[in-house]
Amino acid sequence: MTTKSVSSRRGLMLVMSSPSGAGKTTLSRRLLESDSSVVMSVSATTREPRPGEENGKDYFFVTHERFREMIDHGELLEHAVVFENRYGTPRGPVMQALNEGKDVLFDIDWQGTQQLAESAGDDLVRVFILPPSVAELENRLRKRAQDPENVVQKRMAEAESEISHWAEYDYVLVNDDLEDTFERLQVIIKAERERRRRRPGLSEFVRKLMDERPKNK
Ligand SMILES: Nc1ncnc2c1ncn2[C@@H]1O[C@H](COP(=O)(O)OP(=O)(O)OP(=O)(O)O)[C@@H](O)[C@H]1O
Ligand SMILES: Nc1nc2c(ncn2[C@@H]2O[C@H](COP(=O)(O)O)[C@@H](O)[C@H]2O)c(=O)[nH]1
Repeated sequence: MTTKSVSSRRGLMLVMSSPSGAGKTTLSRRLLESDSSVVMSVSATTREPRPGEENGKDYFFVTHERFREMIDHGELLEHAVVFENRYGTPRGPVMQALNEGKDVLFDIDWQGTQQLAESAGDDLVRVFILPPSVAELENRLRKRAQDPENVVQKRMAEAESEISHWAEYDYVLVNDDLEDTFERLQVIIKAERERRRRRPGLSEFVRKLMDERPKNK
């Protein structure tokens, strides 16, 4: 048995949810830059692109007709209406990445997380990001300066409803200092990768260890 096979493992499906503006996108970008085992699930959405957002990188920006078609053809792992727009996770790229042993990161809301939980089972790790305060959440949404005032207000109005789902998650991080939050996120991922159930090579490794025992003693 090689060291490689003992360390082989199933990929994680790492979900991050939060009220809008708490910092999921920022943390996701940091993680993708620092960890080549992690790939992002790029969602499809009917919302308009923000300045600087790229089709295929930040989202697949699609029409309502195309979104409907994706649902009808079973192309989405989950989908939901969030802030009056439709969002969904394309199935194909997620399955391919997991088959390649990658960890897949999802920036999705509580509705999508509940749907993934029904199908993903043990592969799912759910992290909820909280802002240090409501005032700071609003401050971040405004400082991001990418949404018009009515959109910021709509997102603030929905914050309480999103936060009310915090206890459905495995981990909850208060994103006050970004560096500190990012470090704690990395610790979670490291520990989750070591879980016994995600390491199919362990049983055989242990069997071989036992066979190495000196016999007749
Ligand atoms: N710990 C932090 N301290 C200060 N500012 C932060 C922190 N984390 C994120 N921000 C800033 O807050 C703003 C919102 O962050 P981000 O876009 O990552 O939120 P989000 O949760 O992805 O929001 P959405 O759900 O709307 O996509 C950004 O301008 C980001 O730079
Ligand atoms: N259920 C899903 N929720 C998603 C998906 N992609 C993004 N989202 C969530 O929507 C809101 C708003 O996102 P924004 O980019 O418009 O700010 C946010 O909470 C995301 O987590 C998805 O595929 N499924």
